Amino acid sequence: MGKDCNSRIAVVDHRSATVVASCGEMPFVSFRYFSTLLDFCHPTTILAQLFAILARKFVKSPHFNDVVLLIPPPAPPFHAGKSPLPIIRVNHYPPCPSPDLALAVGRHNDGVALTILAQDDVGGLEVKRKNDGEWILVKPIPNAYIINIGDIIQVWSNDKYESVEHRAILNSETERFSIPFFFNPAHYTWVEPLEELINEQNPRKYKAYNCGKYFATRKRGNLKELYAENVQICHFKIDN
Ligand SMILES: O=C(O)CCC(=O)C(=O)O
Ligand SMILES: [Fe+2]
Repeated sequence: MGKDCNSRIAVVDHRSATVVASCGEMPFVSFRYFSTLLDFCHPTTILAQLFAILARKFVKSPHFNDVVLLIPPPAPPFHAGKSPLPIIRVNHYPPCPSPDLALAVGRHNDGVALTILAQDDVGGLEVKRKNDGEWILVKPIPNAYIINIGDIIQVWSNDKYESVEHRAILNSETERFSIPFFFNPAHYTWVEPLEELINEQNPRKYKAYNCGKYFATRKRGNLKELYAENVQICHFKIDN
């Protein structure tokens, strides 16, 4: 079951509407999902706006404006050169005969800067409520995207903005699709709290870490185990 979840991956160039990179077959990606992918490939619009909102609201920092400006127009193929690396994944979760014994995606925080997630109307995404640790189902809202703050924004903002722990559950009846768009800085980037947020009252809470190395380590982890621990930004936390 788990093997199937992430085995079909595609990156689509929105200008030519063709898949420029793919892994595995994608027989079940209907036009509906395809057009959602195409919509996602406009980071200059939706992502830039989101970052601008974050920058204005939470962090008055010139770096956040830089991030907005850094987002390149999508170019085929997306790659990890000198540009930020946006990744789109198509998650397909087939029905599972024993959904209580497995997870579609195990508990984790997205290690990226920001995730924009489209899910169909089946539902399965759960977030962990901070005050009591309860897993809460995120009910699908038609035509709405879910925006997840990732670890990188948590570190940049020195914990002003926290990434949310989440997981995806399975069900015995229906298959489910979700399509996350992960926005990453380039792999050589060192991630650390923004200098202008650090002062005596608000000391730096994280050591700098290398973005690419962080992802390489996480990729080796297993998100499918029910209670497995993953690499987390807490490993870079400074005890103040
Ligand atoms: O399928 C979902 O709703 C969540 C997927 C997810 O968290 C991920 O791909 O990082
Ligand atoms: Fe996630």
